[in-house]
Amino acid sequence: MSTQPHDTPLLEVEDLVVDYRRGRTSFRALDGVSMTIGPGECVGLVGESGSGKSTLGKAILGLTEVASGTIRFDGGDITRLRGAARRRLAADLQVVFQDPYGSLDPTMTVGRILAEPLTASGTGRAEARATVAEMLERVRLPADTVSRYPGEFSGGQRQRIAIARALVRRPRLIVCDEPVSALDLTTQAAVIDLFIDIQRETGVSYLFVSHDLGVVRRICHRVSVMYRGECVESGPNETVTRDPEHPYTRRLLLASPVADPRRQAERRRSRLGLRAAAQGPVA
Ligand SMILES: Nc1ncnc2c1ncn2[C@@H]1O[C@H](COP(=O)(O)OP(=O)(O)OP(=O)(O)O)[C@@H](O)[C@H]1O
Repeated sequence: MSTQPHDTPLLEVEDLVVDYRRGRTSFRALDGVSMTIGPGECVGLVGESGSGKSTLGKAILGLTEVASGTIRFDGGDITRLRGAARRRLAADLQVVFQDPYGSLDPTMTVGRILAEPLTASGTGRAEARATVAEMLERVRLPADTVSRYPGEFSGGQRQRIAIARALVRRPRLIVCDEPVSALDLTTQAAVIDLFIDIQRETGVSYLFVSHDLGVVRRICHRVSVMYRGECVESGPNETVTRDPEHPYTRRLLLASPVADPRRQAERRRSRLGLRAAAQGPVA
């Protein structure tokens, strides 16, 4: 984890509410969520499945409707930005999804996949080619990757391609929605290192969505914990991932895998303590 830069927020989410329609009723997926991300900062969003992490990411990207609350990017209100204005924002705001298989068109060469966001926004072919080469180098893939197809690459390599695609327009914020969950542990570690290096080299900010507190501990400066549509705890990485206040965060921490046997033993003792406390005093 690198040291945390800080400044005025690049992204500010205030009291955000998102409702989904379910038949005749409506379901509140986000219930008054607030958070900020500074320039060059990585903020982790953790929580169990269904807690609302992806919904927050989608709301920021304009992919889901917001019932109330505000999302500001660089001081401007983007909560309900649509059409051309939203497309212009794509230069600054990008996304990397979980699935490196589904998110790349298998019929296009990697070169075309990476060049498309540039040419579609008016960049000339020569400049697009140079930027694509630069980004492939940035994600540590060989130059001849441009002429190959996504199907020729492993999951980790495909995720590197997806990251390069997110980078070509030199965004200021990337929403990373479970970007390493589909990868095996060794590949996860390499891709997390890559995210850290890219942030150091470019100063880009990340909203890093993950259900895994261990992953978030490695890369994020600050962490917000979601539970049933609410943000129940947020603070510096060290505090939230090692000494959390909220009981739900403590449960999440005990459920995340650890490699260090000493910490594993500590966890076991802590779990037994929690269980004993839950069972009440022994008569
Ligand atoms: N399009 C939708 N229509 C109706 N309900 C939805 C929709 N998308 C998500 N939900 C519901 O909203 C809640 C939050 O979902 P969300 O995907 O944001 O959670 P999550 O924390 O990202 O979970 P996961 O880690 O499984 O992706 C869940 O109860 C989910 O079932």
